[in-house]
Amino acid sequence: ATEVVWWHAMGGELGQKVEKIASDFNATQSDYQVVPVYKGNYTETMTAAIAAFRAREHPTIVQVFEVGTGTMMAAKGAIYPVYELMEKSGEPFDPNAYLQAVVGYYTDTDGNMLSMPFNSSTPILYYNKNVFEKAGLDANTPPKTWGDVEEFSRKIIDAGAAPCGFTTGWQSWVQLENFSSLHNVPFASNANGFGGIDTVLEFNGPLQKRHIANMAEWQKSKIFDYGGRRSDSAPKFYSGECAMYMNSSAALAGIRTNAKDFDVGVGMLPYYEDVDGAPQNSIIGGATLWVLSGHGDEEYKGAAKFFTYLSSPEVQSWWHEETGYLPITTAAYDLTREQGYYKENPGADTSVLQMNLNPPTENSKGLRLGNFVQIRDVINEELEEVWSGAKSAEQGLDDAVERGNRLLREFEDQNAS
Ligand SMILES: O=P(O)(O)OC[C@H](O)CO
Repeated sequence: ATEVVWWHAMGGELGQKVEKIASDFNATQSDYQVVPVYKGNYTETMTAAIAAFRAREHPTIVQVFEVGTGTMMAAKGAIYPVYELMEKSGEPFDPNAYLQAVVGYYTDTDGNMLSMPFNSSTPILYYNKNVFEKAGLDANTPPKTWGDVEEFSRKIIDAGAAPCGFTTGWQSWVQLENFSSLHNVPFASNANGFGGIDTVLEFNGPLQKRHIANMAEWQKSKIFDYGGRRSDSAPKFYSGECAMYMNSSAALAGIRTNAKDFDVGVGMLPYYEDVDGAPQNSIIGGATLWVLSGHGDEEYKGAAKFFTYLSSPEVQSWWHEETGYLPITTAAYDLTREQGYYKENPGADTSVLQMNLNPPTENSKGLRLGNFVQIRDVINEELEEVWSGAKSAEQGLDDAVERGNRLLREFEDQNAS
């Protein structure tokens, strides 16, 4: 059989499910063998693929997080656009089958889909029902607003139910990018970068400054407790230390396995109720599968067949239920509903509902930024300065915007047509 190597960034529970998808596909036929290889976290996997491409030792398929989208799109000679791959391989492929939010994120200006949707997510809020009860809160009512989060956290800490109110994963994604979209304020100019590469960052607006200043204040009394750049904060929730946890809808897989001592509730991300138009809608994250150039016809045929398999309503619906990633096609969403999954698991459709709260605006369609991987590093560094008290929220966000804008100008210079 022809081997089709797939580099991915899914560790732990998610990694096991990726392995199952590959082996199930392999069992359906004998011409191709998809070989999944875990290459570390999202940044490590992407960096490894770029280095391997230079050395001509790259895989056929690589999973790249949404942050790498601008960079991959600009790497024209290195990628084999998925719409072309599917067409040449004679595999059925209809972009309209995918959720609008997903299609919009991964298509070029001509509406062609460049990568294969696989694991899209959106951040939501998880909470510890037992801790809520202990603090005299209603275990079936998650906080709706940031005012609620603050109030609930104080009650929880004062009652000794838990030492920390909430923690967050992916701070830029949840507390700035999705925060901006949910409040319908820009993260960057040019419709958050979709309108061209002469984009400037705008996440140092008054609302973002207010929110980051609040979080810095809350950090002092453990209403908020910082726990790392990706999902490193998860153990604070698993152990019962923090009563609430904001992170990817796909944190569900880890929570199911690791948070066994208490009942978990879910809710939408909180918003500031005095902001007109909030909550607008959240945006996606997660990753898609990119096909790299320089491989043989047979490998590409195998990749295309695998993509068809991967996108089937059955596989997608299974993946959605097992991991919390979004059902990326309308058919998978319908199938999940018809099977009664949402009825049996109240709150399991929170991610989809939150994504679709309102028709997206220019501020809530998503983000398309060059050098975004490096910009995320800058944001992480500056936010950490704020949490440690070394900088004010105002200074941290202004510095992040200034440093990020320099990275955007470098990208613009390199990609000027
Ligand atoms: O944890 P994931 O896979 O949902 O990804 C979260 C963010 O989108 C990463 O940028």
